Amino acid sequence: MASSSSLLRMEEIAGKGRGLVAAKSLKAGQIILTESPLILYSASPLYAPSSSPFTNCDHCFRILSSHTTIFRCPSCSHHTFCSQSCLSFAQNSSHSNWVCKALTFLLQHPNSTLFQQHPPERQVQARFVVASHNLFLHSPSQLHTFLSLHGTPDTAIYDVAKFLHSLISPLFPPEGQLSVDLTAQLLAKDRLNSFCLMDPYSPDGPQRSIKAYAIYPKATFFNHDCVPNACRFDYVDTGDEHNTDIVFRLIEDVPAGKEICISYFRIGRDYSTRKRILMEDYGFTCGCDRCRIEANWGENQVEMNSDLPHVRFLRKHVCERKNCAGTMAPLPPKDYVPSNVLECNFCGNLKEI
Ligand SMILES: C[S@@+](CC[C@H](N)C(=O)[O-])C[C@H]1O[C@@H](n2cnc3c(N)ncnc32)[C@H](O)[C@@H]1O
Repeated sequence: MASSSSLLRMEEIAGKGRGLVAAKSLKAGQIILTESPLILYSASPLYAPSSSPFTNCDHCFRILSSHTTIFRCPSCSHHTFCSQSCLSFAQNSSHSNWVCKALTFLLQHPNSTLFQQHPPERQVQARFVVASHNLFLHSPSQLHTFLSLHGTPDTAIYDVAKFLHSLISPLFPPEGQLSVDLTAQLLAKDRLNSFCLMDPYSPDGPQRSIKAYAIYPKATFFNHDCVPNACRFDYVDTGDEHNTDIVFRLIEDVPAGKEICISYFRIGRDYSTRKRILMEDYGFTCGCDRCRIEANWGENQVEMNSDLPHVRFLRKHVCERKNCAGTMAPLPPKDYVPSNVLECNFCGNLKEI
């Protein structure tokens, strides 16, 4: 299988900034990119209870079931891991000595009263600032990669950066200090570029919660389309030691030179919800064919327009399993023969076509 660098090329796309295009003709189901996270941090607030019913390993984010032997960080004991190797690995990366001290300080210090004046999201952003400072200490070149991503701070982000910086900067070691400005830059990049890693699917609910946020430095260049030609798969709770890698597969054949886009959320969402999320979270108005058509729709027009290409696409590719609505993409081709089985990227459901 060709490596992703020979399959994708970065280009300037009119009205969208940088994007990824097919460097050669590619086939439905083909894996076009597999990538490990540059930054990965928990989505649980520091003090407020998490919305997830699960407890996860603090390094690889696999669920810690009641049968799992738990390995605690010997220094702080707040942080728990699914194996000795995850603990050892974390001590040299995500849970370094500095992270351990910083998070312990935040957890024990009466900061919780300060955080009470802010939404719980602020506590998650504090985790992000600690994780990105850790990257700064261990791998400054990777932090520069992160800083080259899309996103500019506005005044609201500067206010958040000032608050978090005032709490965390006393803990910065002398050899590495993030300024308020750099903290604001990092928060702005994180807002536009992070992917969510989710709790496992369950047909009886509850809705899946976000267990962690991750930055994938190449995948972040996929632009959005409401009728995407690729989608992401992840295997956080079922995968091997690379369980936080993200995998992108093509939904349909893509000719050389065509842009490859993903959807930034579940594809079945209605026009007004898509429009709101894209403006509020990503700062743009989508100009795709589906949006242009649906902008003029009244109620019940989906049925009346059932022969439109995007309506046919949704009928084929939205998973119908209860409590799911994930995206169904073909399994990878075998010996260059396309698969006639679609797999859901949310629940793993398989459907023959
Ligand atoms: C994760 S980044 C994608 C890479 C980005 N285009 C770049 O130049 O780095 C998300 C940003 O890309 C732009 N973008 C993505 N999809 C778009 C679309 N369909 N139309 C216009 N802008 C889009 C928006 O500025 C959005 O905030």
